Amino acid sequence: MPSSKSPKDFFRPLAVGAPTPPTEIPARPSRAIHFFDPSNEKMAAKIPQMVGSVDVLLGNLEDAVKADNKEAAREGLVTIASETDGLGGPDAKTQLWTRVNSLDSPWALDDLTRLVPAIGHKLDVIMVPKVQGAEDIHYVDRLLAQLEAKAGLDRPILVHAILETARGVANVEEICGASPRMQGLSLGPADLAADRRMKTTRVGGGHPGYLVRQDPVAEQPDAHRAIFQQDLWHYTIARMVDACATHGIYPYYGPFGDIADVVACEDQFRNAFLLGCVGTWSLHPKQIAIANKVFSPSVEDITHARRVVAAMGDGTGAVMLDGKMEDDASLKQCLVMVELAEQLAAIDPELKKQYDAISIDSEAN
Ligand SMILES: CC(=O)SCCNC(=O)CCNC(=O)[C@H](O)C(C)(C)COP(=O)(O)OP(=O)(O)OC[C@H]1O[C@@H](n2cnc3c(N)ncnc32)[C@H](O)[C@@H]1OP(=O)(O)O
Ligand SMILES: O=CC(=O)O
Ligand SMILES: [Mg+2]
Repeated sequence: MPSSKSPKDFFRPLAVGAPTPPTEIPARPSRAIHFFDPSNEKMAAKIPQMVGSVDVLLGNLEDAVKADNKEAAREGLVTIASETDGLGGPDAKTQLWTRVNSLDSPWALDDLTRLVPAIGHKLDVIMVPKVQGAEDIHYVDRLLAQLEAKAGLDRPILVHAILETARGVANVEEICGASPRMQGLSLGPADLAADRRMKTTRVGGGHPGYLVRQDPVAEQPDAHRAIFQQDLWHYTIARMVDACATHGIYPYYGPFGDIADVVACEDQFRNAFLLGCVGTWSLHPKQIAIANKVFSPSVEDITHARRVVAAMGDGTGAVMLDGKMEDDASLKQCLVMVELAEQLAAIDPELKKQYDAISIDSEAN
């Protein structure tokens, strides 16, 4: 929270007539944020049939949309949002998000002033790219409040920032705390790599040159030395997760550009899931299933988590389960998993069936 504002002011609308800012960000399932270009007719035609099978559909207006198509993308999104049932709004199974153009571009102002009055009642989250610091969020916050007031909206649109500049990473905590509207952060590995002058040419994922090599074996200088590829994004994702958890908002991995490499994509998504991210971007329809699988706890994990919960009784003390010590702290980890499973089961009947079929033996040993 910016120090110049009192806590009370922080939750006051920034424009007369604007909806009251949220005091809590709802934990709506958002395992896959599926990107589409609303100016691409083939992609746009697929959107209505994707509703219900993906947690978030995001109309992308920024990078990957040709400069000549920026207006068509914006108008295409208005049409899709207006004409597609079950997409966007507080009770929809599939949320509607957009990624607007960067704030210094010729399109960002028109993106916001066109979309909020036209489809603001359906838009759940606006993703803002290339956020550098709290000042970018303050600008969007005030403008959204003015536009919401003018449009008579009764629900504030949430804001999501992409972490894709070195300055943005340096300011990550203040970005997360810049507005009660902040919903979360995504990693933007492609722009971030360029901004940091990293020597990569990929959109997310690892690099075979970023490795640790086993020490040489004594007296055998020519013996094989194993190499272990390292995760280029570990540091940034970990910072992002801590900043989001501190502010009660949600961290996401971003794009994985090697669409054909579904194995490495799943690995990258899983690393992010294990570190605390709640979801990821999907750039191609085949990445949705990967994201849904990875960001839903496995039946094995939920079985174990429920056994720990049952064995821990009132939640205090220590017990032995399968030869391992469990106590208040491992119980809390298990409750994170169990709560997530409950949220996902509420919107995913197939997962619900799997989780409901778990039967547990509550005996500690
Ligand atoms: C660094 C960043 O900023 S990342 C975020 C910005 N980038 C994006 O949003 C990229 C979004 N995705 C895409 O543009 C495309 O998926 C591409 C360019 C990667 C690949 O597109 P294609 O070569 O057409 O892929 P492919 O031939 O496998 O597509 C199969 C079908 O799925 C459709 N399709 C592809 N991607 C999508 C999508 N994201 N959403 C919906 N439908 C899609 C295609 O139109 C095609 O339809 P058809 O069967 O009717 O012809
Ligand atoms: O916008 C995403 C990125 O990786 O850049
Ligand atoms: Mg980017």
